[in-house]
Amino acid sequence: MASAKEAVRLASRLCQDVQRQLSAEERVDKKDDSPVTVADYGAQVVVAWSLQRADPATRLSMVAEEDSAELRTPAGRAMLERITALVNSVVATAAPGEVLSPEQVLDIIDLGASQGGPSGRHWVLDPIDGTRGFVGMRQYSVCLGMLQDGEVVLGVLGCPNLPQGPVGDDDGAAGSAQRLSGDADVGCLFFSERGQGAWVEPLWNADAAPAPVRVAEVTEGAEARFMESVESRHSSHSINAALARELGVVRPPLRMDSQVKYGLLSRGCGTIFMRFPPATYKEKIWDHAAGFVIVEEAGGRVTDAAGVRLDFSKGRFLALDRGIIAAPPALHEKLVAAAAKVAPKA
Ligand SMILES: Nc1ncnc2c1ncn2[C@@H]1O[C@H](COP(=O)(O)O)[C@@H](OP(=O)(O)O)[C@H]1O
Ligand SMILES: [Mg+2]
Ligand SMILES: [Mg+2]
Ligand SMILES: [Mg+2]
Repeated sequence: MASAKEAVRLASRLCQDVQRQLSAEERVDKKDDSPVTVADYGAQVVVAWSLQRADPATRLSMVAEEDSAELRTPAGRAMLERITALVNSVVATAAPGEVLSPEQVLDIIDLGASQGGPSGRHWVLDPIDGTRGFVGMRQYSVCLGMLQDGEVVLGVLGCPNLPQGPVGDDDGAAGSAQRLSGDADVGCLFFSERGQGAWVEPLWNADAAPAPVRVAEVTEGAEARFMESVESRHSSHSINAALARELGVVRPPLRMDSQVKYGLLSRGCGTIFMRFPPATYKEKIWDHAAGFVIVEEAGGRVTDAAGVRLDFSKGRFLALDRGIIAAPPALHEKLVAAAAKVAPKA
């Protein structure tokens, strides 16, 4: 856990440095129409480098989002050099004198190519979850989980732009990070080890005492506030609205990018998180692993729309029915019943 938190903090620092000064040349659009930036690659390198350094005797097995293919082409060379410089600025703070070459950076990125699966130990990394939020100056998170024999046993969520205090309806309406990291009370690090509860501490102060987190004790829709993606192409806003109506939810949704939604759920700030992607979309394990263990350890339930607990043992993807519903147990049960009515299986 100490190594995981240190790795996420270093990567969050790199992301924070990049977010404000990101230029158009520092992002490319991937084949699936999603963006990737120098910070996505840089954060993946920093996490893998930091974890490998903490445990040099063990070969790292990591299931991570990014790969080096684009960066190995001539067109990718300038971006690779920029990433290498960014990574080295962080490496210098953690291991003075150590310098990585562009070729080492490529090889470290590809440490993330593991297939995961039902046996052994694998790290699971989303170096920046919510890249669209990151480029839009909104929320994003650095998400690191660990699988042991197919079960998520550890999760760390670095949320650089998330206020430590309450997040209001206004933040949701704008879908934005009203205040970006830099303020002393912005930036959260959520973490959990299976069986040990879930915790939060300030992201930028490693010496601050962690506080336990717990999902809200809400049982009625009328008191609930639900969270969803800013991007409706990632998750249907209309299905969520129909489910919320069915439960008697009256408050407007809190729209946030990335796994900060799992963090807010664990902290009892939002009460429900729902995600209904297009039917053809396959969810990836790095988009959920860290948030999953944190919410479960905070007393919540995270399942597919049929109420089946998420299964991370099947490789890089999650096999799930329709979508994801995360909530405190009483609300969760009502939502699964509502989903059978409002969003029945095709
Ligand atoms: N068509 C689609 N449907 C559902 N999810 C998608 C999607 N395209 C991309 N995503 C995923 O949605 C994640 C962001 O979720 P959110 O909308 O909650 O911020 C992305 O993570 P990355 O930003 O790491 O690529 C990506 O994995
Ligand atoms: Mg992505
Ligand atoms: Mg993601
Ligand atoms: Mg990502």
